[in-house]
Amino acid sequence: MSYILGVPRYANTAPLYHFLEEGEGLVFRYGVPTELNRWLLEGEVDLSLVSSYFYLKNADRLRPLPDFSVADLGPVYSVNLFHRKPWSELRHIALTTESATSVRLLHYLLERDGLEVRYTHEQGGLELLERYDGVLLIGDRALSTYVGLLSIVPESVHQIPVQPGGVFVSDLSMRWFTHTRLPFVFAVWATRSHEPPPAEVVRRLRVARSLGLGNLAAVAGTEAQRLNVPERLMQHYLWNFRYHLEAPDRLGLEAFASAVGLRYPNCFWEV
Ligand SMILES: C=C(O[C@@H]1C=C(C(=O)O)C=C[C@H]1O)C(=O)O
Repeated sequence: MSYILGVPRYANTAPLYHFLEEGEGLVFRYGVPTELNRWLLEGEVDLSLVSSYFYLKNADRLRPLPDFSVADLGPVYSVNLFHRKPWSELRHIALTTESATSVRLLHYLLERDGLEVRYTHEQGGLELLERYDGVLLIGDRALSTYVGLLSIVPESVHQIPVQPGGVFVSDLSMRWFTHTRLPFVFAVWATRSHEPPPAEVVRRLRVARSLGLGNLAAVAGTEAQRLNVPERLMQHYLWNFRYHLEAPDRLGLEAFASAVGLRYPNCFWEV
């Protein structure tokens, strides 16, 4: 019987999967985070990336690997609210259907600022700004949309315009950082809590991650071509991530649990 790994189709997880091969008992099932979340609970996949918020909400049924995350400290560049009105004037926002974590993070950040906002789940891109004050996008689509607004790729991140193409880009992870000074964990890897991950599968995942991070230029080259974004920008995007769920990331995850009123279990597989 094969062991089924839930695999997202985002550039930000490519360093983890680029060098991972199917076979020898391992098969991949591809999906966006909201699909992977559901499949893991329903038993359609055995070990998967899950949105951190989904994990926290289902912590009695899921248990994460101790050292895998999609996290960052400060800007992430691909979890963006695009808006034309200033942040304080936002009233109606269109939400991506792909994400659990960033949707909850956005609610939290707006509530914290005392804003009452209506939300509608709707697929699309910047064209939604004709009908909404803001549109929340994540992953490849958020990154491509952001890059599409830049007329040049600046030499320094400090030269990125605040309002490229007349559109505000609010990076939710940066907002979280400004407020907490902590990393933000978007995703972890988990299994159902009564089904420990096979050590050999975890070993293969770790080897693949070492190869991916050790050969980041190659991974970035492939992803840059796939998404048609400049290679230099893709490299910066990828090396900015924190993939090991280290102590600061766990503090960030704990702070997020507390911010959204959930218990932080602090319980990981020993593998
Ligand atoms: C940072 C990102 O991380 C992703 C965001 C997720 C979420 O918001 O639920 C889930 C998985 C991550 O791969 C992104 O896609 O931009």
